[in-house]
Amino acid sequence: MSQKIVVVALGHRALGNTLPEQKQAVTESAKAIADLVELGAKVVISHSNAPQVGMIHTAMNEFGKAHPDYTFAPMSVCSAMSQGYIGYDLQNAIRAELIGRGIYKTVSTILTQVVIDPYDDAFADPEKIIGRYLTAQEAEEEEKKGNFVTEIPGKGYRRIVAAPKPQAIVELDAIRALVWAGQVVIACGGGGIPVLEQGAQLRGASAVIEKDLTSGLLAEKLDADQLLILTSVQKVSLNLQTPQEVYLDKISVEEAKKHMAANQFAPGSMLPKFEAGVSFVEKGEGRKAVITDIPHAKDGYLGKTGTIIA
Ligand SMILES: Nc1ncnc2c1ncn2[C@@H]1O[C@H](COP(=O)(O)OP(=O)(O)O)[C@@H](O)[C@H]1O
Ligand SMILES: NC(=O)OP(=O)(O)O
Repeated sequence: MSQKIVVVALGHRALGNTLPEQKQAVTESAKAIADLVELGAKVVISHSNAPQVGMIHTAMNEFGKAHPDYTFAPMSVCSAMSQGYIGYDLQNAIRAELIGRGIYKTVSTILTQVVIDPYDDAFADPEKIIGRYLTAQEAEEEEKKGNFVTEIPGKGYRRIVAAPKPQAIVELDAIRALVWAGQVVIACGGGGIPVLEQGAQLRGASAVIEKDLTSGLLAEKLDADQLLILTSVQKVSLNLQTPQEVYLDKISVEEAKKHMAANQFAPGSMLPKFEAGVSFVEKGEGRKAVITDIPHAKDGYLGKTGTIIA
């Protein structure tokens, strides 16, 4: 029996916001991953990183001022750090959960770079909110440096960075080799470290790629059987938070596109999950994309719950 490949995209709930929250949250995420491994799936994991990359960026660039030898850390370096920090906790939690079930597999994190287009429209319209709240004066200083900020009513200002579309996954062959060797792989964390190709050089970009879109690209390039997006809702709704709210069960690509066109899904949260799911499913035979929450990961994988695009 050939083993199915599943790309699991872990959202905010899978990681929490702070170091102690993440340590706790990954234990629940690890159980969901171990369930899939027990079912015989080849599992590749990607994950969110906006709270973590913001925290690291703040730490590196503000508290770092406390020492004259510390220098500015660009967003791409902070993105790489977030992959290391999240991957470290995740791989150890998954390893421990698997050992507890008598399964001995290597679980590793691949530092992954993702090529973006320097002319991506996203650079003119940044939408990823990053880092701590700023005062009006701090926000003005950021703008003078050429950075973008957005006002959060009643709370202050925060930095926003571009979320350009992922074009290519640089370490794809390494990810594929480990998957086919039967290992559990964490890759494309935080949508991947955004890089621009300049001849033989890869230059880090000041951006944060939408992790759902990179997860969809990864699933497509690995020719995975399933893209399993684990977020904070068991099923996606139509007419969210209205008296007409209904849950979506199994839908076709055409139905998904119709709901997307009708603005049913919020940009930056649910919409990219649909964009990723639709693109992955329509580019191959027999594929499905499932959106559900962590407690229902196993049932979602088995097609028993969640919102399924197939
Ligand atoms: N149509 C919808 N149905 C369900 N949830 C939606 C919908 N549109 C937006 N959402 C919101 O999207 C959230 C998930 O997005 P987000 O937290 O950004 O994702 P992630 O889990 O990947 O971090 C849900 O908790 C919900 O509040
Ligand atoms: N990179 C990324 O999409 O992170 P979030 O899911 O935390 O926004």
